[in-house]
Amino acid sequence: MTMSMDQYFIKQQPYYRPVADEVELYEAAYSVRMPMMLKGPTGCGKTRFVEYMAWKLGKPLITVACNEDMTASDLVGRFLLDVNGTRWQDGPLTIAARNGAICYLDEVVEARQDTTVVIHPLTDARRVLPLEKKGELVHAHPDFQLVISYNPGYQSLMKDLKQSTKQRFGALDFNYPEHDIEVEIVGHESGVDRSTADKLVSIAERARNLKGHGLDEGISTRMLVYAGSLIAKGVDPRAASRVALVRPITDDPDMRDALDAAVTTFF
Ligand SMILES: Nc1ncnc2c1ncn2[C@@H]1O[C@H](COP(=O)(O)OP(=O)(O)OP(=O)(O)O)[C@@H](O)[C@H]1O
Repeated sequence: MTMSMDQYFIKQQPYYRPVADEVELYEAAYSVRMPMMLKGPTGCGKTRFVEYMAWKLGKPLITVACNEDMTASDLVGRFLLDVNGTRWQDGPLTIAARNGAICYLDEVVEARQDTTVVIHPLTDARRVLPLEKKGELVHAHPDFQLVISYNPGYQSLMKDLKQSTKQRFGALDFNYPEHDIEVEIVGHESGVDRSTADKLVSIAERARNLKGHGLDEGISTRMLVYAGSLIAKGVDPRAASRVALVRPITDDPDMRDALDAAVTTFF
């Protein structure tokens, strides 16, 4: 059965605002098919960046959101039972390897350890994917590339990528963009004017300073886009900020009040 890859091509240029030289570095990495690791907090633009790069390179993109229940079979494939007996079905990683897609494993560290075993032979000079249950060795298509994301803040000692995994990847650091760039992104994505976007980013910067002092994670660019979208729909900025910026990140009443106070400083 040949797989239609058409659905995996990104047809329209995604909006991506480069923050440094990440586009050029990624292109160079892709040209030698170096597996890449995108490091950074949630909601800071990693997924958007891969979408943009896949579009720019003209390659199909297969994205897999990893979770703790995910097994190697979810990536590689499995036998399915149907009326005619059993039938093998390729998983997303196998589809990507066979057809020359960029495969983006989002938060791969969440997945069970056995998943790292399957990515190892794909990420060194062999570029092969053993389908053990099927007894097949897939040689990756020359265009195939593996990309993973990784949030260093979340990792515990129990759950971290092993050095033998990390050292198979080139890594790019992502973070919330600097003030003016983030204002531009929030304005573009949500449709609010510059002054409103500027206030939203200022609120986020206050909250980010509280990270580690009662907040696990700061307000992300994604949250600012949400808040801006509500404001653009006519929601009162204070209410929009409460709903989209403050309530989602804390359950602690004191922290909530401190963040609400930051909101009223700006709106
Ligand atoms: N540099 C950027 N250019 C354009 N949009 C951006 C940029 N950075 C962040 N965004 C906006 O922030 C939103 C969230 O980013 P994205 O989904 O890429 O986060 P992420 O880092 O992949 O998060 P997660 O790890 O949770 O998947 C995007 O939908 C986009 O609106």
